[in-house]
Order: sequence, then C-alpha cells, then structure tokens
Amino acid sequence: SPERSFNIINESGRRIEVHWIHPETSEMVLQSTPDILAGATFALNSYVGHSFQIRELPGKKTGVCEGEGQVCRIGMFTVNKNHDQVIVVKEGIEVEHTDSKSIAQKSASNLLSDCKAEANRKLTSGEGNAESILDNLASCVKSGIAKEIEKANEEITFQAGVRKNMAGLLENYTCADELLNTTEPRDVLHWEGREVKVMIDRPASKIHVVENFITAEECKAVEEAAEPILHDATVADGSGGSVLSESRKAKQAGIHVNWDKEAEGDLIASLSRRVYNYVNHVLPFDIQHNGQEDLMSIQYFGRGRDDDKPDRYMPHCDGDCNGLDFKPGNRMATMVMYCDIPSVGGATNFRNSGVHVKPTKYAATFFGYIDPVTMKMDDGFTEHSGCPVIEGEKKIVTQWVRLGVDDENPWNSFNTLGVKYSDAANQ
Ligand SMILES: O=C(O)CCC(=O)C(=O)O
Ligand SMILES: [Fe+2]
Repeated sequence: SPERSFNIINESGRRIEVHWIHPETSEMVLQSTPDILAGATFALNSYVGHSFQIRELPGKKTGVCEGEGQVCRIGMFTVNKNHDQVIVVKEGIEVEHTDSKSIAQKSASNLLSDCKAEANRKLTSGEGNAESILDNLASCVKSGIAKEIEKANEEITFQAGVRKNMAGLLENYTCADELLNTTEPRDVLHWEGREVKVMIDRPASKIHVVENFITAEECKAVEEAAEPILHDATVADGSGGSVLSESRKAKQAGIHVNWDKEAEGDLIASLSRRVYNYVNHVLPFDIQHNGQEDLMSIQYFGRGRDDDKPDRYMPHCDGDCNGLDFKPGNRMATMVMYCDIPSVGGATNFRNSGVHVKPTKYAATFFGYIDPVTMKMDDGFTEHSGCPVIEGEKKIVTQWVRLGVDDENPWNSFNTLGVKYSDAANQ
C-alpha cells in the first residue's frame, strides 16, 4: 500500500508515546523514543491502512496518569489515503485527524455557514424577498469559492516556478550521473505481453517506458534505410529554413513507411503500426498513419570525455507544452525507441517531472502531451532531453505523432498553412 508521512502534534499537555499496531498479531511496536513531550511534534512515515496507538505516560513527578482513577488514557488513528495528514493529540488524549480532504471540507462548510448566517439574518429581519436572498446567498458562495481557487492557483504557480528553476539545475547533474538508473515507476502495467512502466500519468502529461517495444530486426531495417541518407540534424531557423544548432547535435534520417508492403510483413511498416496501436491504446483519438511524419532515425556518436561539444539533444518539448489549447495538425505524442545504447551517457531525461530514463536495448519511451478531454496541452512535464552521449553510439527511432492530419492535410501542410510552431516543435 502507498506510503504516507505525517506529523503527530502533541497538544495534550501530557507526555505521550506512539505504538504501531501490527496488523496481524496486534503486537504493539514502540515508534517514539524518546517520548513525545507536551508541545512537541513527531514525524512518522507509514503506509495507508496502518494503525497506531497513542498512550499517555505517567507524570514524571506524580508517577501517575491523569485519566479517571489515574488510568493512562489512550487514543488511536489509522493512516488514510489522503495527503497532508496531521494528527493532533488534544487534551484528554483526544485524537484529531485532519488531512487534505477534511481541511477542504472544513473550509467549504465554514464558507457556507458564513453565507447562510447572512441569509438567515435577512430572512428573520424580513430584509428583501426570497429571490434576492437566494441570489445573495449564491453570490456569497461564488465569491468565497473563487477566492479559495485563486489562492490555490497562486500557490501552484509559485511552487511550479520554484520547481522549474530547480529542474534547470538538476538537468546537468542527472545527465552527468553515469550511475543514475531509471526512476522508479509509479505503476507497472502490461500491453500485448510487454511490461509498461508508468512514470507519470496526468491528464495532459503521460510518460511510459515500454520494454521490448522494437525488435532487433526492425532496428536493423531502420538503420539500413537511414544509412545512405544520414545527415546532420537541424532546427528550424524561424524563417522557413533549417540550421545546424548546438541544441541538437546528432545525425538523423527520415524513414518513409511503405504501407503497401505491410501485408507482406514489412518490418518498418509493422513497427510503425505498433507505434500507432500503442498511441491508440493510451489516447482515445484513433490515430491513423495517413499524413503523419516519417519515422526518424536519430544517431548520436560519443567522442569521449574530453569532447566539449558532445552529441546531445537539449531540453525541449516536441509539440506545444504551454498548457494552452491544442492546435489541429500539431504533435501531441512521441515514441522514442532505443536500438543502440551508448556505454556512457545518453539517457532521456524529463527534468520537470523528475523522470530519468536510462535506455535499455529495444525499449521505448512513450510520452503524451495533450489532455484528450479538455484538449489542453501539457504544461512542461513532458519537456525532455537526450543527455550528452560520451562513449559508444546511441541509435534511436522516433515517431512524432500528430492529431488532425490525413492524406489531404499531411503534417507538412500545417507549416505552410501558417500554423505557428514553437521552435521546440521543430527541433
Ligand atoms: O535522444 C533522446 O533520448 C530523446 C530524443 C528526442 O527528444 C526526440 O526524438 O524528440
Ligand atoms: Fe524530443
């Protein structure tokens, strides 16, 4: 069961101790040494569903407790699944258990009772008719709720700002840490017999690592198709052309999918089909291959630790990641498939999510950056980088997946139709 950390605040005026109650044996396991003095706060880590007993301790001088008949009083609580749990031990060892939910409910009922009091006053004093009193009540509640939401949003914006600044610094450390492994997943699922590690799963931001997504034969087919047309990667120059850039140092080649040969078992077509199947498994758009970008072979070459301009892909979003409305024809999901793994460097790092993916051969990282219900874009959680490749070669196959393209409206028609892309989208 999930972990929860919480504080126990001792406002009982007495010295207390906390015991964990073993769920099977009911054995009491002391958690607090030394004792929790009156006025002290005690921090504890536990799990949802675990129960604890609070015990009053005899007074140091009197040697007795203050319960009836000098009995030591006890209280109990069980960790729930809500966040921000606080256990306040009140006078008489009364346990008050608050959490994110109960705090929200309390502030809602405070708000409502203030508004109701005013309405009641008007009712009894005969001030105004029923309709105007009801209107006043509604607008009182409305403005109270708006204030609370505004306060919460301000807090979120502040926290996000702090977090994003930290992420900028963290990127360099995480990329440089050769020993850093893939972040612990939040959940592990399966898709067509493959293990799927769910790294984040938010309405507009999803990051999954799918094991054994691409086969050795498919990697080879892509590599062979890429070989004659491999060239330096470029980024859009802002006026319709493309330029070399330090922010994206790699070789690449667009790999056309020959759908006519899918029925014969063409390796590249069946790989591409699997990509769209996975996208359609996660997102409810029924994406077709028609009008989509080609697969992209991206290859990074390590030139050793002394290279001050290693092949890499600086932090970027593949589509928009501004939290605003999706624009038809734009990218909204990506599949990065790992064929060759460098011996040093080359992780895929999502600095704003604290997600680090150390590639394993034939695995894939999927990320979706649209909320299919609101059609709003991700707000930066899927920003990612290809860390510098120091030693060995990293060869990946990327599919950038668009929504709103088809044979009549292929992906490249959206550039010329004047849909404005962020630079990142074209990197
Ligand atoms: O190299 C990587 O791990 C990331 C590649 C990437 O960002 C992309 O293909 O869009
Ligand atoms: Fe990317």
